[in-house]
Amino acid sequence: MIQIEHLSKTYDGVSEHHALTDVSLTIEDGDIFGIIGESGAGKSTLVRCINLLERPTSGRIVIDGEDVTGYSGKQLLKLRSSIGMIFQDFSLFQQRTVLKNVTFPLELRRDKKEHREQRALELLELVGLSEKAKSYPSQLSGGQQQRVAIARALANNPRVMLCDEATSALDTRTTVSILGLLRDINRELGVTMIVITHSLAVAEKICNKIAVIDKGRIVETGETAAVFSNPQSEVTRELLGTDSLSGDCGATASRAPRQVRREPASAILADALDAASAPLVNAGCPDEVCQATRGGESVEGRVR
Ligand SMILES: Nc1ncnc2c1ncn2[C@@H]1O[C@H](COP(=O)(O)OP(=O)(O)OP(=O)(O)O)[C@@H](O)[C@H]1O
Repeated sequence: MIQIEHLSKTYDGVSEHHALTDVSLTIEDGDIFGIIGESGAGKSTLVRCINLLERPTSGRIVIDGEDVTGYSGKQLLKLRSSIGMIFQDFSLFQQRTVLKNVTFPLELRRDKKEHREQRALELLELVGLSEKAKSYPSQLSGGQQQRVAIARALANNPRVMLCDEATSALDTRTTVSILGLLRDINRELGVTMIVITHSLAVAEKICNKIAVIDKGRIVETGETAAVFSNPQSEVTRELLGTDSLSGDCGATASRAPRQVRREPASAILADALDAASAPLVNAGCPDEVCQATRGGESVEGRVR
């Protein structure tokens, strides 16, 4: 169980920006928990606080009864390897084959070549991409690339997966198939999913519970069906009014997909590596050079 207790996050800048204010949520094991809200509401900041990619300004993250908020060093590495993450833009390593993308976290863990390739092939089978093991990401469709990213995120056997707008760059049909895959992983592997989305249709399709966030505050939370059928907050009612829930998920969402954030190369690389396995990156391989992409930009950097 993940308990988020009175979490606040302020970004320092020209002026202070309160991205999250007094956020409290409980995510039970096995949930597919949606966090929905408009662009800039604080969704990404919230999930990045869960694996401590962002440090909360105040409040606590408690996982299975243990306060992890102050974790650093080995404890932080272990925490992050138990939490997989996938992104809107897939963040695959363009210079690596599909197989090598999936083996990446296992290489960092210094698993034997035989073992990591066997594991990667199993994961590729799970996501339906066995025949693409030798292909490069640029030779795959968006949906196939997201499947590779999912396989890579599963390499460390995470208990929790954070999905940051994982289907926003995909067409309707592909969105449906990726959501189906995430649901299968949740059911069959027991992985708890935290799904960030601006699309109520996506939330309705996959999430058993949702929280609606607005200007850094949770304005409503509960079982998805209950929130949708009887929204309590004005913000939820507005969201419902602007996002059709009929038909296939994503198909009728009236809002345009959010723009992919442009970030400095170091942050882009860090994110890509975090997707693969940040803890192990930090733990070793000081000389390896990696390539990552985000928002169509290709960046190269040295693993820290
Ligand atoms: N590193 C940062 N430094 C300063 N401000 C930030 C930083 N990251 C996010 N913010 C600000 O915090 C607020 C919440 O951003 P966040 O990315 O969490 O929102 P979001 O709901 O995920 O939005 P989107 O759907 O557009 O990604 C925004 O106003 C954003 O500009």
